[in-house]
Amino acid sequence: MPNPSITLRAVSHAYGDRAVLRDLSLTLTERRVAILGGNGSGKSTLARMLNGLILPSAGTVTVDGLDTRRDGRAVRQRVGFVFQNPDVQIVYPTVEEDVGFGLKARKMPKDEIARRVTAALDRYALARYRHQPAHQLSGGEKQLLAIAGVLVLDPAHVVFDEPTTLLDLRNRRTVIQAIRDLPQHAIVVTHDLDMVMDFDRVLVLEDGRVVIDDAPSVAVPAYVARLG
Ligand SMILES: Nc1ncnc2c1ncn2[C@@H]1O[C@H](COP(=O)(O)OP(=O)(O)OP(=O)(O)O)[C@@H](O)[C@H]1O
Repeated sequence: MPNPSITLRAVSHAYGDRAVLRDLSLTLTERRVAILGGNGSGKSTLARMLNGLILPSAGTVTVDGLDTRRDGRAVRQRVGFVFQNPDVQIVYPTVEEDVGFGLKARKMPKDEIARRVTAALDRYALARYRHQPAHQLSGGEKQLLAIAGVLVLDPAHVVFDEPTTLLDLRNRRTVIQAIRDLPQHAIVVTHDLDMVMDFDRVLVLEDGRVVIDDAPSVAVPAYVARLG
């Protein structure tokens, strides 16, 4: 299998007459890619395009050769998406059911589901909440649950939209470590500059354009300098 890659060709996007992404052409193959930028610069729109949640107004997005417009279902199986707000991701009453539902939908045998759910809950320190209502978890625990629910499906790519925003220091550290340890290709939208310092590539968006595309040691100081 070739290296995982997500390619944007001449991608633009507008909401009504508001242009939000402007003519982006990118090939994302590095293991850890960060997307930085000010509020409203287009980061979430770009992130949602990578798994076909949003289709571009113009241009194409392909994931390992699959077009998000033509092959949306296959793309969504390849690209996991962790939302900024875990409440939109947590849909089942108990922690166990929530992590297991995607596996169930794939008609995986029950014992295999139980094995994977146990491993995911252990990994994110959620095992003690297994039979508890998901809505009773704290904000940080919910974020970890949302991540567990995506990673248990073992996607080839994972897109994170501001994964540490709601977390306290300890959970932030857990999530950062979890992203570091992922075997998958990860693309992370964030305002957390410390987190991205060991990433392989940093893109900075400004008004829907990529204005910096470099290693973090170059890109982060350049971004800070741009902020004035
Ligand atoms: N569904 C929508 N309909 C209309 N406008 C939208 C929609 N979603 C986003 N926008 C607008 O598009 C612009 C880019 O939004 P986007 O969420 O991609 O930015 P962002 O860089 O992720 O911002 P933030 O850091 O604040 O989350 C913003 O001006 C936003 O108001």
